[in-house]
Formats: sequence, C-alpha cells, structure tokens
Amino acid sequence: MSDWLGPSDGGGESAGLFAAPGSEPEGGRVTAGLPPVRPDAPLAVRMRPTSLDEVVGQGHLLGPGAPLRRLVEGSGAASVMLFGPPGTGKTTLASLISRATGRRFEALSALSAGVKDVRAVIDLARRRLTSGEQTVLFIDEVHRFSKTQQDALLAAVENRIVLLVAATTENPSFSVVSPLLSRSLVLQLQPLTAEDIGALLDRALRDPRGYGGGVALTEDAADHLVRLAGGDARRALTALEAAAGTALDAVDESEPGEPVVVDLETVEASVDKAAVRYDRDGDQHYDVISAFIKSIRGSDVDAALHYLARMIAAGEDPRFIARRLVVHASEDIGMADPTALQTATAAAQAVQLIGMPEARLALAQATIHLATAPKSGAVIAALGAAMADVSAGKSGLVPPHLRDGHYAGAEKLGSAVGYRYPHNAADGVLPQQYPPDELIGVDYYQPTGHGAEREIAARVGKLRRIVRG
Ligand SMILES: Nc1ncnc2c1ncn2[C@@H]1O[C@H](COP(=O)(O)OP(=O)(O)OP(=O)(O)O)[C@@H](O)[C@H]1O
Repeated sequence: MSDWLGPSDGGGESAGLFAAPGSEPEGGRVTAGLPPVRPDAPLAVRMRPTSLDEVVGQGHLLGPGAPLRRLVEGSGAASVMLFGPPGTGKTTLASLISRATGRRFEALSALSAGVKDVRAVIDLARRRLTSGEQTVLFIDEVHRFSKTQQDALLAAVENRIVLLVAATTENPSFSVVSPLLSRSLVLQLQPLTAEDIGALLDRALRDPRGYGGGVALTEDAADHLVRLAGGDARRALTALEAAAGTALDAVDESEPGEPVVVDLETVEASVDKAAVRYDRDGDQHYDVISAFIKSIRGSDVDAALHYLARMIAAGEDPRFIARRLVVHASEDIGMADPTALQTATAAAQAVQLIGMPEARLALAQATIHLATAPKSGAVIAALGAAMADVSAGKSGLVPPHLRDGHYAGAEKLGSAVGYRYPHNAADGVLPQQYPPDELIGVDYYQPTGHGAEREIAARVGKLRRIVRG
C-alpha cells in the first residue's frame, strides 16, 4: 500500500488523489506525476524519488534498454503491471512514468474505488485527449478489483485512452483477468537488497528533503534498520523517522553543526511506533486482530466473525488474516481437532489462488471452523517446554543405537548398533530408549482430553508405558 493510502500516514500526498475522479484541484494540475510534497509529509513521502536516477535496485527493469527505461523514454506499451512486494517502488515508478512522458497522473486504489470511479477517470482522460493531453492511470492493489471492475478498464486500455500502470503485490496471473493481462507488460520488482536500503537510509540522512546532515546513525543502528526493513524501503524510512524523532526529542540542544546520533537502543525502542505508523487500520489494527484471535480461542464464533468482517472492511491483507488462522489452528486447537489446521491452510491457499473478494468466504469458513472446534493449547505448551529445556542446556548425546549407521565404520563406533525396528513388534511399538539420558521420562506433551485429543490422551499414556518399558 502506498504512503498516501494509509489513514495514519500524515497525509502528505493524499490530498486530492483520491478525491472523486474528475474533480480537479482549482486551476487543474500543472505538473505530471504525484502532487507536490508538503514539508510535514512522512519521511518516506518526502524521499520519494523524483527521477529514475534516484530509484535504487530494480536494475533489471531500469538498465539501458530495459523495459521500464524504454517506457519512460517513450516506447508505446498500452498497460504495465508492476508486480512486487510492498515498498519497492511501484507507485514511485508509476509517477515517474507519467512525469517523464509528460502525462497527467490519476490514481485510484482498488481498495476504495468502484466501477463508477473507474469510469469517471476514464471519461476525464478521454476529455483531456481532445486537447492532446494524455493520462497515466495508476491503480494500486489491482488484484483487489473484481472482474467487472477490471473489465471496465479494458476498453480504455485498448483504445489508448489511458496508459494503465497497475500495481499488485500478488501474482497477476491469478488475480488479473486474462484480456487485461495479455495487453500488459508485466514487470516484476524485487525486494530491495541490504545495500539498496543502506543507500536509501544514507540519502535520507544527508538529503535536505530528509535530515540534511542533522541526524546520524551508529553502525549497528543502521544494520538493525536494514534488517527491520526486510527489503521494504517505506518500512526502512518509517522506522528511521520514528527513531530519529525519539532521538531528537531526547536532546535539549544539540551542538551546532553536530548531528544527533541515533543508536541501536533508540531504534529498538522506536520500532513499535514505526509499526503502528504504517499499518493499514491505524492504531486499531493490532487491537482488532488481537480480539479476533481471542474470540476464536474463546470459542465465540459470532465475535470472531465480527472482527473478521472489520478487518475485511478495513482492507486488511487477506494473507495476513490467513497466516494468523494457520498459526492459531495449531496454537489454540491443535490435536483437539487436527483438521482445523487443514482448513486454515486451505483458506490460505484459497487466498493465494483466487484472491479477494471471493477468498473472504474461505477465511470465514476457517474462522467458523476454528472458533467452534474443541480447544487445546497443548501443542504450544509442549513445544514451549521442549524449547525451554534446550535453551537451558538440558540436552545430551543422541543414544548410540539411534545414530546414523549409513557410513563405513559406523558400526565400529557403536552407531545404530542394537537399534530395534518397531515395525517388527506386534503392535508396531516396542520398548526402546529414544531421548538422551538426561531427558528420560520427561513428558512434554500434556494432552487436554478435549475433542479428538481425549483419545490421543489415552493413547499417549499407553504408548509411554510400552516405549519406556
Ligand atoms: N526502489 C526505490 N528507490 C528509492 N526509494 C524507494 C524505492 N522504493 C520505494 N522507495 C521509497 O519508499 C516509499 C514508498 O514506495 P512506493 O510507494 O513506490 O512503494 P510501492 O512499491 O508502491 O509500495 P506498496 O505496494 O506498499 O504501495 C517511496 O516514497 C520512496 O521513498
């Protein structure tokens, strides 16, 4: 999602962009590309490249003769799909294309725009054509558009009423209708490398649009910001802004000419602030997801559906919701209903395959399955206990009879010697030591006896008695 789509983004570039299409600011826009940036806009917005030379990474698209470079230099594709992770430059490149080709820039977000909005922008572009003016229509998150909405774009693309630049974080082969796809130049953006992010941070520290030399980062603080960014430039700059804000607030008066230094501690203390800043649903995002999960865990199916609906309405990334469902199928239901994990995983796959809006049904089904399923926290407790022992150094040698025996000389070392093959036992289970000596008799898994785990509880008891002799 672009800076100007988030409700908590400070609004730098938002004014007017998502106003009703056709309602031009007074006097019309005189420049192509995104509107001028306000000085109080978020750092990521202020640092948005104003020329191709400022774009880092994406060399495969921008090198001499590469597709985007050619496009910017005036070659005639009818439509471009920019497919790549968030914060890698999709919006930026769309704006640069319009700027470099002298076209007007109109943007719609598939999260909020309907067919009517699409038609209105196309009408505006058609009117402009009569006076020789061309338009770049940027559609963010195009994978969220329904088939009807995408169809509404087709004729305008075909008749070259607009140059469509569509951005998507999802593979367009699954989410974009094929007539549109076949008319588009599909370009994949790569996550930015650590060097790319490092260079962007550096530029933000030095450039007058950023801190103009007034802030510096210690080396470990810079490394940490690069790690936090995970290849996302916006995340890097948002985290830098939060950390720099904390550091600047903490100094009364810096020595003239001396930059305020941001250290690792300050970055660590500020990242939550950064996370809140760029989330989709403002401060409520984490509260709603937390209430969603707690309602599932608490078996309140109706409340869970309410929070799911809120997240869908807020335009929450369906993959994020699906990932939470997969995690909680194991964390809160586990072996009390092992099929919950299958339903959650299937919902995640459905999101991947069919996208929104249809995939919301799979998310709802998984929510209902998980909320109404018998509950068990035994999986997370079992893994937690085993991990705690490993971290505390409670470990030990693998018993010799379980060691690998598939190499020359293994037998001489006693490896695999005396191993008993359970399938030879009448029930497929026989007495034998499996844990290291230090952990003999330790029970990590404590089945709850809820749902399907009741049967497992009885079985685990029996198995432990046989195996431990
Ligand atoms: N390749 C890049 N080079 C330089 N700056 C970048 C690059 N990519 C992103 N940025 C910085 O990150 C900000 C956000 O980037 P942009 O909006 O172009 O990302 P996006 O790919 O459209 O992300 P999303 O999918 O979240 O909308 C920009 O304003 C700019 O400061």
